[in-house]
Amino acid sequence: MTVVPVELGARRYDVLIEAGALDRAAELLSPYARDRLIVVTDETVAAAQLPRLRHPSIVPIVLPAGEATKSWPQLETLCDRLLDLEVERGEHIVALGGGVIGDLTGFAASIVKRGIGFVQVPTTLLAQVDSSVGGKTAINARAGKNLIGAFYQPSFVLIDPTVLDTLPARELRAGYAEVVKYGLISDPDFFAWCEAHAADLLAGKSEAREHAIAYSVAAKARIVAEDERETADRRALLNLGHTFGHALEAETGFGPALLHGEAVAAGMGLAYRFSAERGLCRTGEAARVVEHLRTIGLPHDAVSAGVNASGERLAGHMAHDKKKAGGRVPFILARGIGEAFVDKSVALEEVAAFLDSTPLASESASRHEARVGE
Ligand SMILES: NC(=O)c1ccc[n+]([C@@H]2O[C@H](COP(=O)([O-])OP(=O)(O)OC[C@H]3O[C@@H](n4cnc5c(N)ncnc54)[C@H](O)[C@@H]3O)[C@@H](O)[C@H]2O)c1
Ligand SMILES: O=C(O)C(=O)C[C@@H](O)[C@H](O)[C@H](O)COP(=O)(O)O
Ligand SMILES: [Zn+2]
Repeated sequence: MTVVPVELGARRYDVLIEAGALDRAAELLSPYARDRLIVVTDETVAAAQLPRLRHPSIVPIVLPAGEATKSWPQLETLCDRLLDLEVERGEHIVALGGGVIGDLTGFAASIVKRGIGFVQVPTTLLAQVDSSVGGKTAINARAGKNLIGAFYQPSFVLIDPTVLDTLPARELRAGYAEVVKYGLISDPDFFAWCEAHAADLLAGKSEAREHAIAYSVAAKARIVAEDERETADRRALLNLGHTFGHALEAETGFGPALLHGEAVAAGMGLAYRFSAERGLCRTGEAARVVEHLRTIGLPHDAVSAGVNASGERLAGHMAHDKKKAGGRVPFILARGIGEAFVDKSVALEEVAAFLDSTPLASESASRHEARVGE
């Protein structure tokens, strides 16, 4: 068992990582349960993992699976259901699922009765290494990704790596993008570890899986403790690949054609190539990043992500980015592998021109399409 504390003063909490932990969730979650345990999940996870949570009086709330659930209508459904159940302020609800369920449930918990408790039990690789930790909660809006939300920390995070045994390969690969992100941000040794061990991780080898999860959670917990509300150019580093990636997600309508992790992978490839084009980073390092993503089977630019929009159109989505300050959108760029930084000097026109100049990669686009259909 590994326990990673998230040091946030009065709001500190632990992230417990243990293979098989879900099977003893009744015991591990007992400090957060009353005479009942309200569990918010989605239809797929309800079938695949909920039966393992053997609490004597579970009240499940089951929502549709997929990114479209991070929406106003589903938020309303969830809040009304919680109110019908007469949830009390002192009660904790459990988010059992991927980042969609975690983000939505956390946001609902932050607003119902002005704040009830919640616990994260993440069931995707992405949610285990990233979204369950740090307290960013949100739904998507017409104007863009995660634009309605709150910083609201869970009271506890329970990670059981064995739940990934039922996760489809495409979802596992998408979640891997957020793992390798930590190496790209600040740790070239971890990036090298990823190059060497990604195949084992994606094949479900427990040693690689548990190392990747524990490393990522510790890296995220450190950054969140330093800059919980993204005000000090520190937490914004976790947005590497996201300024581009969220624009790609918006362009594809937050649907199943492009998963968040896939969009982030494409965004990281673009961020490195843009950094190289601006003379910030060696071309060879950007090429190494792109090659790694390609090897994994992840997109590395807009076209390989299945998006053929103009640079101007994608930059239009980026104009809604919530990092925007003084009319400028900060970009997370890199001086090398493990050397990401926040660049506030980029004009969206430059980004649009860069995107239009990115050579068409129709071969990789068709490979991605083939993979999506696998
Ligand atoms: N809050 C944050 O800090 C943060 C960080 C990263 C991403 N996110 C958000 O997370 C979301 C993406 O999360 P995700 O990739 O987990 O997607 P997701 O929640 O949609 O889950 C992916 C799919 O896998 C299924 N699934 C989940 N667990 C399973 C399991 N164990 N076995 C079988 N199927 C399973 C789900 O039903 C769903 O269909 C995005 O909305 C993104 O914006 C938030
Ligand atoms: O926790 C963070 O901070 C992150 O940026 C993690 C990201 O992987 C995640 O996708 C997050 O939801 C993006 O945040 P946003 O503020 O750009 O919506
Ligand atoms: Zn992300």
